[in-house]
Amino acid sequence: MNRTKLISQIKAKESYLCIGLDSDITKIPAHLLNAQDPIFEFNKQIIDATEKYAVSYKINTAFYEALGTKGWESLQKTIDYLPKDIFIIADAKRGDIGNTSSQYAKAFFENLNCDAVTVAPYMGEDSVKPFLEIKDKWTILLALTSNSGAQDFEMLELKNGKKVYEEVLEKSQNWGTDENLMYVVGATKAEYIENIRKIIPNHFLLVPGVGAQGGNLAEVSKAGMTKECGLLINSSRQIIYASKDKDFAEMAAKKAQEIQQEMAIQLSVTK
Ligand SMILES: O=c1ccn([C@@H]2O[C@H](COP(=O)(O)O)[C@@H](O)[C@H]2O)c(=O)[nH]1
Repeated sequence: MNRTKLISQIKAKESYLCIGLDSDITKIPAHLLNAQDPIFEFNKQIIDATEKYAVSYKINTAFYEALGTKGWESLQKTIDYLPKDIFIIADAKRGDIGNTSSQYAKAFFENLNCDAVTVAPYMGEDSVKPFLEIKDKWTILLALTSNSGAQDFEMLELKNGKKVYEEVLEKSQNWGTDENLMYVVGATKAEYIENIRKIIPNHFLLVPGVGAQGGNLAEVSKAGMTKECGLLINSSRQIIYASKDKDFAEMAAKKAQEIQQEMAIQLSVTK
């Protein structure tokens, strides 16, 4: 999906919600465990119940890779099941020497047909370029992550006075454009978003960490929203595990709707 289509979906649905399918076999409702593919069954019901409130789904591949070939099958089936007007993110956090990155790009863009994949920037330009070379697909670079370990490297100050994440943003924005490159910025780091917007005023940000990690939707939106929205805010556990019982899909929809309604207000303020 290209930038124009993504923006028009955001406008049409009054939502910049990205629902995370971090579907964990040990956390899904017990009655689904008898299904032929419990993870797919869970995802299918979550998608059916929530898709009108979301513009994007983020599939964290770790939860599928952990289950071996069966998990990869559930992942493929989930992607095939998602509606065509949904922006699909593979949260795989890849990146390697160029010829290996090319294989990752093929795996996620050509084979699985995702719109975007998350990539770690620390092996540099040649490790990121193979993802950017694929037309109409998006690379989402980790910039300032939501976890406490962001302090270990991302927040370190370089000799030129910049923080490592600022250098990542400044340098990497020339590797692609705001039509094929986004950045991950954690919702738990909302106080840095104003500064981030000075460096990258137009790029979309993928913001995880609202809900279970304590990030605040209004704070992130105020600091990061552009005229074209420029945000995809991810929430996983607080939506998909809103209930552990038979009403899990209904409760997930309720939570997603609540978030979408707050997003509609934030979008109307920025118009
Ligand atoms: O900085 C980052 C980068 C990625 N994530 C991922 O987003 C979701 C968040 O899940 P919640 O349940 O809403 O906390 C998960 O897949 C993480 O691996 C992140 O949290 N922070």
